[in-house]
Amino acid sequence: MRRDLARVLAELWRGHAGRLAGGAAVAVAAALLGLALLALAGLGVAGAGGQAALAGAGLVSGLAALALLRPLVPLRPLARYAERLLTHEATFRALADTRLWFFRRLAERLPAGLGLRRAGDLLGRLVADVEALDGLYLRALVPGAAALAAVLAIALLLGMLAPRLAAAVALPLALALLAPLALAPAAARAAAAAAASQGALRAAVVDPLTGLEDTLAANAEGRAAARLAEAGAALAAAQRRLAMRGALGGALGGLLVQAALLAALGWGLAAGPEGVAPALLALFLVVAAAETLGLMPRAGAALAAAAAAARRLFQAADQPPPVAEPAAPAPLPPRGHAIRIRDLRFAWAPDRPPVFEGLDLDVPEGARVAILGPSGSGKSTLAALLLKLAAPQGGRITLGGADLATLPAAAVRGRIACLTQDARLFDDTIAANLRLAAPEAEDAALWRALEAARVAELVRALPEGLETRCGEAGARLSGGQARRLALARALLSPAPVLILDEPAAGLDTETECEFLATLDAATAGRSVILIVHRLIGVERPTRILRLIGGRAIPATG
Ligand SMILES: Nc1ncnc2c1ncn2[C@@H]1O[C@H](COP(=O)(O)OP(=O)(O)OP(=O)(O)O)[C@@H](O)[C@H]1O
Repeated sequence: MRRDLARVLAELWRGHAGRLAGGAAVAVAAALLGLALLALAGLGVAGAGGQAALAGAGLVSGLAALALLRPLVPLRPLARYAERLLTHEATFRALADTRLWFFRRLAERLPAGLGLRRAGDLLGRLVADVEALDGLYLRALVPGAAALAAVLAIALLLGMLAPRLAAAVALPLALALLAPLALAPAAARAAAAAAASQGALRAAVVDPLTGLEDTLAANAEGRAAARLAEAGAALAAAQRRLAMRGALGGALGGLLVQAALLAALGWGLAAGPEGVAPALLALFLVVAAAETLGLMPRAGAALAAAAAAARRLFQAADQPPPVAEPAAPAPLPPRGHAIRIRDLRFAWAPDRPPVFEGLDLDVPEGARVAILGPSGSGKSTLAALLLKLAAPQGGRITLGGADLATLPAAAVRGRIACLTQDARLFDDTIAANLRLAAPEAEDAALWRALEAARVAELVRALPEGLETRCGEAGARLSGGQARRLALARALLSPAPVLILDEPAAGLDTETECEFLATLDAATAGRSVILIVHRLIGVERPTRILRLIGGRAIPATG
């Protein structure tokens, strides 16, 4: 638990150390100000009967205390205001950076499957787990620092008056400060179960809703609801356990503060008339500290929850990326995009059968190579390897003469564009979806790509044209329309190598025929790897290869 939390502070929030420390310092100042206010009030009340005892300890009393109290009164709310502002600002900035860090780590690790691909669970990690980290600072470190300062100040102040009174009061207060922290590790298991249940709950919601049509068509909503209820019950049970731990910490903390009050009272009674003033002061101080210490039980639960969240984040973020970036990346050759594959060996996992066993393949510059093969023969896997979404276990792939393994993935993807088999449209405008491939492209270039993909006419007929929103995963378009827009996006990319994985999937025969017949114009000057189940006779490939048994065999179509 401690290691994960230390890592959050040292690794993720290092850049915010100044702001975080500043916020905590203001919180400490606000707590001490609160203490000073009640101490002065206590001294004022005690002054009448205990001038001598207070003066002996060098403390002001009576009217002098009340006079000092007045200017401090408006300072206290100001300090609390500044504390809220600074600590929350520091937290929001730290969390925003943490979200970005996690998103980047996921983006590097997801392509070949993280074993955590349930969208709901990942969403939970990105949103809820990152959010739970705020408890580490806002609900544990900040109140912890303020409470520690308050307890130390009480011990010092009372120590000047009566050391035994100081010990009798400060000891239970110190225990009230430490008890929730000591209980935190025990709460960690409940917190981990709550965080995992939250992930399962999100997955149980997002999965059936993402495929709502299939869920409804199969009359499966009842089963989905039952799974949701199950996940909800598990979450409620875990949260109940966590709340019980928090309540236990709260009760214990309350008990210890009461013990400090009783100790002050008892000492005052035992000390006789001389003890009244110090005991009154001690009572006021304990009441002041109770406000700060009252936040500590939440601190224990917040620490446990933050530790559980941090563990889930690191668990996902620490997975090795499927393709490691080269330690010393080679520069991409200024020109040339011929692809050469030699003796390629690849399996998705050690326990999975190999997809390629000694694959040799050449895609010279400007060539159009058609790759055929039965379902599962590795056509899409080849595209993944060329895009560096997966790394071969043996053999070599070169691009323009440079070994792909030595090139940064971003450089490779700048030279090889791909229309994947399940290309996705995002919930944005048509223009924005197209510009994903070429952010600087002018509208005229978008229209050219739309023409080439045989979808320009359709977009022109839409009332909002290029500004029409596509809906999540292109939900506002038909399957064929979405496919053609994805195709236009691939064609818009300036990359000199184009991989088109089943480009005509979902198109009617006429449109398929039209598009494939115009491949020459649409892909002029580029190399094209055309992945298809079958050729329809209009593609005019320069070479046809069939993937069989992990190798590429020349074929005739
Ligand atoms: N991300 C992945 N993780 C694990 N195994 C995978 C992954 N992608 C593909 N596979 C496996 O690799 C093998 C080749 O799959 P691939 O998708 O490359 O075939 P394909 O020729 O494109 O098939 P299809 O024509 O049906 O699209 C299959 O056995 C498949 O189960």
